[in-house]
Amino acid sequence: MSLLSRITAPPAHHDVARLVATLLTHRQGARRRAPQALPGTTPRPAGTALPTGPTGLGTSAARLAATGRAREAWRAGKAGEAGEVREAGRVAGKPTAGAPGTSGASGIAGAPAASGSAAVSDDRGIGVPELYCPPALRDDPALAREVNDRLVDWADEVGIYDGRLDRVRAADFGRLMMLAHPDGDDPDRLLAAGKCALAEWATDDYYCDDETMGSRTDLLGSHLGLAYTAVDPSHLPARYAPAWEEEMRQDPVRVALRSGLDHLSRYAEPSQVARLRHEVAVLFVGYEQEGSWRSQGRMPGVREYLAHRQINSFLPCIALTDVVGGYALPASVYAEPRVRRAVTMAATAATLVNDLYSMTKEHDSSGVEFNLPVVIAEEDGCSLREAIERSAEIHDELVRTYETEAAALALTGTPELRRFLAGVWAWLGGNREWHAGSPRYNGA
Ligand SMILES: CC(C)=CCC/C(C)=C(\C)COP(=O)(O)OP(=O)(O)O
Repeated sequence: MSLLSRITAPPAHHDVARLVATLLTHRQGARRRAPQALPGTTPRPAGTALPTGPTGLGTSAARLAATGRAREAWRAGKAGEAGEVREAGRVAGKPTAGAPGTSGASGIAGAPAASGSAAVSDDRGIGVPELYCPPALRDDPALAREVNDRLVDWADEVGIYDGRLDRVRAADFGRLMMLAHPDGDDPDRLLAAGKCALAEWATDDYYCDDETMGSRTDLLGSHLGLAYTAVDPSHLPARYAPAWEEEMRQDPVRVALRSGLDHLSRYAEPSQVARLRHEVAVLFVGYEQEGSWRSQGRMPGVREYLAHRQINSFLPCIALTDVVGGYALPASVYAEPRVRRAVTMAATAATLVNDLYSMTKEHDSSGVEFNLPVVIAEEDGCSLREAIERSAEIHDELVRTYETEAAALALTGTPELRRFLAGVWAWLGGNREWHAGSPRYNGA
């Protein structure tokens, strides 16, 4: 008997009815706007605090007051540094960005209960078509700013993106965390997840695909092997350990990965940390795969590329949904094949959003860039515009499949699984909203 079938279905008759209605109207290929909440689940109201500390009668007022005081204190401390830009420069070899905190191009929740993503296009016609994707569930600019400010300070401390911190600030990864984890109100948890994400991005920029940051394909395997030991420490014999420790501290990417994981470990159970390690190891395999195409000068086929985008994906970020939310999905449930299938499809879809939105940036770069439209154009012999449309259809199919399968799993799963699957759905919405607005992808 599988884990899920052992779990009794909740007595949620309205949810079942809503789910059946959703699935009945869910015709393949029909253009319908994605619902804000995963069918069969209820979104938490945007901006509501979650019980990450003690719960029970009389504790919520105390908790809210404490959170508010902590945030006020932080803001007061930061006030003197407002607007500070440490370095003028470039990230990933791209020109200087616009103002930090630029908000998304499309509406955020709070708005209609169901919305889609608007199509945008540049004058070369390589814009992003309307995607089947839920809207972001909340927008809390103050929370985003707080997380982003602290994230940039941390990047400075650990030494990543030295000389390029203005671009990091402008990209606004704090906003990504705020948008993608709408059921997490604790800035420190959002920061911990943001550190892990930025360290993973830095691994990509420094080692894989940005020569201006020192990436070299011939050194990729060696760099990634060393970087992995920052996530899963090597335990060397005593005579080698001190010099090894010194080496670990010499490379900013290793320092960032280790520091990000340390911070996360304050909130994550060992099984959740092990989950992240696994997803990062898989991510690094994906980095290697891309490096192999680069060194061969080979464009992968569409199937190979799609399988790649499942492993070189946002899954390490999505996997932290419960850690940021303050609960723990058991390892055995996370690993259940139907859960894995649904969550990895969502991760691929989220990463195809990156492919679509980063096309303009990559189109302008001098090196070989891999993204789904380019791969499709090559294999199908079609125009880039047509390949973009086909990529959007693939994205939409993955999101619809996630919606259907996750909704069914949520109905029969535990409350943690239901919340996790709803959180992944929300992650998709926040991710698209961030890509639509971040200067990293929007011509700044
Ligand atoms: C945060 C995280 C897990 C990043 C790892 C994977 C990654 C870098 C992406 C999914 C983004 O892909 P890409 O290399 O195309 O990045 P940019 O478009 O340059 O942001």
